[in-house]
Amino acid sequence: MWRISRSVASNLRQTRHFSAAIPGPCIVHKRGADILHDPWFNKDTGFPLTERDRLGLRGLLPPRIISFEQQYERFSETESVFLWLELQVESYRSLEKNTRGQPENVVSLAKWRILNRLHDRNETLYYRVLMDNIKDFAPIIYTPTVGLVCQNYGGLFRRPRGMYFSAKDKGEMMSMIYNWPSQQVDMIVVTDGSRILGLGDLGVQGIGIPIGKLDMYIAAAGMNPQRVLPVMLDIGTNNQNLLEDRLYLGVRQPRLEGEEYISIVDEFMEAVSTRWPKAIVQFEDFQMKWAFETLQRYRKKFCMFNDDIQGTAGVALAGLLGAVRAQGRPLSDFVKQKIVVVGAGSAGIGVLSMAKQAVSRMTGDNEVTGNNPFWLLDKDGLVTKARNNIELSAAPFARGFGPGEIEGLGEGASLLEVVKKVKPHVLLGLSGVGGIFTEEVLKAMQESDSVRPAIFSMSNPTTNAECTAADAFKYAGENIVFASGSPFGNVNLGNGKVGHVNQANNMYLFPGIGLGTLLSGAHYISDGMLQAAAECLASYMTDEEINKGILFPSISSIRHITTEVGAAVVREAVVEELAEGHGDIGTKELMHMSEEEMKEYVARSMWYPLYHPLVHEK
Ligand SMILES: NC(=O)C1=CN([C@@H]2O[C@H](COP(=O)(O)OP(=O)(O)OC[C@H]3O[C@@H](n4cnc5c(N)ncnc54)[C@H](O)[C@@H]3O)[C@@H](O)[C@H]2O)C=CC1
Ligand SMILES: CC(=O)C(=O)O
Ligand SMILES: [Mg+2]
Repeated sequence: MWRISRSVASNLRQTRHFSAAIPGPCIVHKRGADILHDPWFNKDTGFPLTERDRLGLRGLLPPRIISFEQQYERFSETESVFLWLELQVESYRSLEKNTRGQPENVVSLAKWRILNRLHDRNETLYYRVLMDNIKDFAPIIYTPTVGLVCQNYGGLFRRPRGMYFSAKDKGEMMSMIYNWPSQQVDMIVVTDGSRILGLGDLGVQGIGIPIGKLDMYIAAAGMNPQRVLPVMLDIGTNNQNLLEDRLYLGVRQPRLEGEEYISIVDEFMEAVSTRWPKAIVQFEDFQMKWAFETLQRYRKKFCMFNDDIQGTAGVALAGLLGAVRAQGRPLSDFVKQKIVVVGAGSAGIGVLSMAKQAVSRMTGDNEVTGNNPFWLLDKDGLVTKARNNIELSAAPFARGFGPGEIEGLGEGASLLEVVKKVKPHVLLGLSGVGGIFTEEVLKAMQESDSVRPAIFSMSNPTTNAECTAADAFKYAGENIVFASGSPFGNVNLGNGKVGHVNQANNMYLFPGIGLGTLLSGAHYISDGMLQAAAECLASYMTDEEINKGILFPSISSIRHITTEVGAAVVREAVVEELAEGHGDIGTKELMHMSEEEMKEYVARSMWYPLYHPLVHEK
C-alpha cells in the first residue's frame, strides 16, 4: 500500500521533450512596444527576425537575437545588471558574492526583488528560472522570504498582481470579476490577510501569500500562469500599526465581523463561480474562526479547500506515518503513537482531525474511544474538558479524567510538564511561536518512549519555528527525526554524521490537490480525495530513505511528487464517481486509464515555459 513506482520520472522527461519539440502558436492582439511591455508575450531579445517584422518590433530591440537558453544563462550567471541600494550587482549569483556579510533579510529581499523584476518583464523566463532552480528560489518566493515581503509590501509594491476585493466593493463584485483579463481561470488562492504565516494580521499586505502559493502551483503543478488568480479580500485590519500608517495600501478600518464579513466572502464566491464555474478556490491564511466557518459553509457548494486545515493535515499525517516507519515499526503501530500537538489553531486542529480519522480507520473505532493518543496544547497550556469556554473545534481533543489519563496532568499543564509526563513519540508544533520548544523541552524528549522521537517544528516563517534544526539535534539527541515548516540546512553532527532536516510544508500537497481536482472535473473536493493525496505522499519515500530520517522528498522533485499526488486525487475522484473530466478527457476516458496512464496524463497536462511563435490578430 505504501510503495508507488517512480517510473513516471522518465515520462516527465518525455513530456518536457514533447513540449520542447513543438511549441504551438500563440495569438496576440497587440503590436510593437505593447508586446514588449506585456510580460506574458515579451521575449526580450529572444524575438526572431520574422516575428520582429510581423509584430512591428524592428528597431525597438538591439539587433542581436539571444535564444531562450542563452537568456536563461545570462540571468543566472553573467550579464544582467541590477542596481539595489548602492549595490551594483551583476546577476543573481554575483549578488550572493557581493552581499556577503549583509544581514540575511537584506539579501533575501534583494533576491526577491530581482526575481520579481524578471517576473514583471518576462514571465516565460521567470517561470523557467523558478522551475529549474526551485530549491534555491522556493525560500525566496515562498516561506520564509514571502513573510518578509508581506511585512514590507507597501515599500516593495511596483506592479499589481492579482485582484483586490475590499469591504468598499460590496454589491460590485459580480461586475468587478469581469475586469480580470484572462478568459479562463483554473486556480484561485484567496486570503483575507488575517493570519499571514505566524506573523499575524497583515491586512492587504497578505496578498504576497496567494502570489507565492500560485507561483508554487505553476512551478510544481504546471498550472498555466495565465489561468491562475491571486486574490485579496480586504475586509479591514485589526493591526494598529497598519491602521495608523498613512501610506498603508489597504482599507483603513477595523475588520468587519459577523454577517458583514461573511456577506463579502459570499459575494466573492458567487462572483467567481458565475464567471468561472470550474475554478478551484484555495483558502489560505484566514484566522481560525473564519477558516473553519468558510470551509464548512462552502466545501460542498463550491470546489474549494482550506490549505492550512486540509493541506497541512495531509502533509503532517504523511510525516507522522514516516516517523512510525523510521522506528522500524509497522504502520499499524500508528495507533500506539503518543502525539503532542502544540497549537490549537486551524493547522493544529486540522492535523489532529486527520490523524484521528487515520486511527479510526486502522482500529475500526470511529470515536477513538480506546486509548486517546493525542495531547493538545494552546496558549493556555494543555486543553482538557475542564477548560472554560473551550473552542468547539478543540473540544474533541480535550483530555478527560480517569482511566487512560496521566496523573498530575491537569487543565493548562505546561508544555514541559506534558512532555515529561507523556514521553511522546511525536512533538509537533503549529503554534506560530518561535522558540517554544526550549532547551528543557527538547531535553525532555530524550525520555520519549520512541527509539526515534520525532520533532516537527512546523510554524512559519523561520523566526516563528518552535525550534531550530540545530537545537533539536543538540538537545533532543542525534537519533531524532526532524521536520520544519520553513527550510533549515542539514545539521552536521560531527564524525561524518548528518542530521537530516525535512521540510514539512503543505507545498508537498496543495499543488497536487489543485491539479488533480482540476483534471478530475470534480465539483467538490471529498475527504477521500484529500486522504488519497496524503497517502500518496506518505508512500513516496523508500525504506532506505526513511531509515536515514528522510521523511519528505527533496523540493527539487516537487514536480514529480505533484504528478503522483495529482494522479492519486483524480483516481479517487473516479472511484467516488465525482470525476466529470476536463477539456477533451471525459469521465469515460478517466475511468479507463491505468495507474501509469493516469500519471502520464497528469504530467502531460502540465504547462511548461517555452517561447511560442506569436501570431498577430486584430
Ligand atoms: N508547515 C506548514 O505547512 C504550515 C504551517 N503553519 C504554521 O502554523 C502556525 C499556526 O497556524 P494556524 O493554526 O493557522 O494559526 P492559529 O492562529 O489559528 O493558531 C495558533 C494556535 O497556537 C496557540 N498558541 C499561541 N501561543 C502558544 C503558546 N505559547 N503555546 C502553545 N500554543 C500557543 C494558539 O492558542 C492557537 O491555538 C503558523 O505559524 C503557520 O505559519 C500553518 C499551516 C501550514
Ligand atoms: C505554509 C502555510 O500555509 C502557512 O504557514 O500558513
Ligand atoms: Mg498558509
